[in-house]
Amino acid sequence: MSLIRLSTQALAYGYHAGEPFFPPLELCCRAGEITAILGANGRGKTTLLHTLLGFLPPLAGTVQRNGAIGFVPQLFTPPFSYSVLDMVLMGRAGRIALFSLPTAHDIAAAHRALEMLDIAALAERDFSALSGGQRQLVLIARALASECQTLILDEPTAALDLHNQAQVLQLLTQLAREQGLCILLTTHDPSHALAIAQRALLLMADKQYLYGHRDKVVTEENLTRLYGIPVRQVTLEMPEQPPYQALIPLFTLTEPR
Ligand SMILES: Nc1ncnc2c1ncn2[C@@H]1O[C@H](COP(=O)(O)OP(=O)(O)OP(=O)(O)O)[C@@H](O)[C@H]1O
Repeated sequence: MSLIRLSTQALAYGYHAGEPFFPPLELCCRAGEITAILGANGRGKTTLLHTLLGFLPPLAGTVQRNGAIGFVPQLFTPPFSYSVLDMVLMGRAGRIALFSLPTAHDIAAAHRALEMLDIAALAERDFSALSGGQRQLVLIARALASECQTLILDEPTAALDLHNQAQVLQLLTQLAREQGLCILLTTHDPSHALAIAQRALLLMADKQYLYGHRDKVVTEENLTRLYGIPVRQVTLEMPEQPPYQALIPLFTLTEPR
């Protein structure tokens, strides 16, 4: 059994004491494993990530962290203007001594992270002048530059085009498989959870949650309950590739009058 990087014991979280979002939550995330967190808007996914990261105190219970954690937040615009390279170097902050400049090793790590995301050409650009998708890739590079053992990402593919979504999903799979990273991500795309995660957490209505192996949890029935619209699973056969499992929402639109 591989190393436990992040776990919770009877965790209650939320903003107001006495009103936890969910009943005591027991999570166990191991090295080399990807966990996907799904739930409707406002159900508490970001709040959970902030509690796991230690930004918010638990209302009850505990979070055990083992090793350095890198975090990719939802998109934000920094108050000052920074180059992309400087933004990525911020991921090294924990490794640079106070009042010291980044070393050649830090700068090389930042460039490596930019190359992993295929955005080396953006290094000298102003971060605030980038598109939303480009900024999202830079924030992922910043987390990777920290050389963390656990990576927590809040909707990492939300602003990305299809090519970059595939690239980021592929990269996360490689980081888990080849470097043993423990990865947790939130997503609104259940197909992404099926494609890359081993475990899934569904934050349901009525303060219930479902947690376990993705094949048991990310099902048509559970997603239909979760989102309140019918969701169907289809298997797509592709030449020389393993079959691809997609989860399709069935939107029924009423005719305009
Ligand atoms: N600082 C805060 N103080 C009090 N309540 C908050 C605060 N931040 C968020 N909330 C509330 O907590 C609930 C959960 O918010 P959260 O951002 O965790 O949801 P989410 O599942 O990540 O949503 P989304 O999918 O829309 O990103 C929401 O009702 C939100 O209004």
